[in-house]
Amino acid sequence: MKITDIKVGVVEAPLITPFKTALRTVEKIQNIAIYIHTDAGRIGIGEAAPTAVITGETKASISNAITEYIKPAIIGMDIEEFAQIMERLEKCIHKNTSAKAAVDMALYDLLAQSYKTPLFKLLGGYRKELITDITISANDVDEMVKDSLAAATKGFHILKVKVGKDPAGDVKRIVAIREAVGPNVILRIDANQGWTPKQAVQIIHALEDADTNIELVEQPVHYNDIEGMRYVTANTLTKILADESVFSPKEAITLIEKRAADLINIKLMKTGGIYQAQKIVHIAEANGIECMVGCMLETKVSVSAAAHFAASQKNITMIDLDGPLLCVNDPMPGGPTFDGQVITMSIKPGIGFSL
Ligand SMILES: C[C@H](N)C(=O)N[C@@H](CCC(=O)O)C(=O)O
Ligand SMILES: [Mg+2]
Repeated sequence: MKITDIKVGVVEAPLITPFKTALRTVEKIQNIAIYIHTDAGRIGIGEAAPTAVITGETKASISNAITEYIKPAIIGMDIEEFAQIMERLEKCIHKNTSAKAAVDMALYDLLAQSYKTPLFKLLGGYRKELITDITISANDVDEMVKDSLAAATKGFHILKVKVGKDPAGDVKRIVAIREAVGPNVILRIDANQGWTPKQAVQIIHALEDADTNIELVEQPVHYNDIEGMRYVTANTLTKILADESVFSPKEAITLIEKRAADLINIKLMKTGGIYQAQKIVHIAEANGIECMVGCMLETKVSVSAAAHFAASQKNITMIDLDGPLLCVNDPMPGGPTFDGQVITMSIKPGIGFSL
């Protein structure tokens, strides 16, 4: 089955409420969709999220990377030469990980379709169901308490609470949320690089002293401050999860060697897709480090690809795949079902969309 064309389009989805982190505020998802056509008539689908503040990519850069660099590098290749296609995808342009991720997932979609099997089974098939958290945006205390209670009432057992935008008020926010939702809701917090190392240790100690029982703290300090990540990990009891600090397998090795985090958040938009993401999960597993699979602001297309990857591996023990749940509606038919916190894998071949 040969690649005959790669078409690039847009996918838009308004969000139910503005998504606010220490890095940005967004009201509407505006991503790139791609379709890989083959001589067998099968089409593979992918999506890239232009998260400029994290990956450095924009809609224009993603579209350009795909049409000017990736497409000429892989057009005419046979899906069966999968590892060779992946080698070209990796080498044809430096970085541009979200552009690569969209192409990688569409290629995996085609590969699994050609074997008439759902992608998660081809990748390892460890589980059929995932439980995702849901994001609580960074706002003032009252709004975050209201949003947390609303999510818990809808049946979400795991809240991913955004902090780091106003460090001085973060302890108050988390203490108020814990009081409101009670002890049975799991709270994980994501500072999106918003704290200094010393601030992070101080805040986490205050949260530990207040018995807030936080499951993990994600990316407390600047992505490039690996020594700062090590300092926070070494000086707190709460588990530290690296997100923006780890894009590549090599960065995962460095982070693990320096003991700069307890856990790693893998996102296809950071790794450049499933092929590289598999390397990270295996490196982590060999070192006793559990992984989360997360997403950027993505719709059902790419979050479904991430769900297939997450369902395939035992060492992926935490899920942050709430992108489709944050959208007013996500009209893509087929694929895994997103029903509240439960994501159920479909048995349809590939990622599972009917094109
Ligand atoms: C959407 C998801 N729950 C999430 O929080 N993802 C990122 C931020 C993504 C973005 O800014 O698009 C994260 O930091 O984990
Ligand atoms: Mg994060």
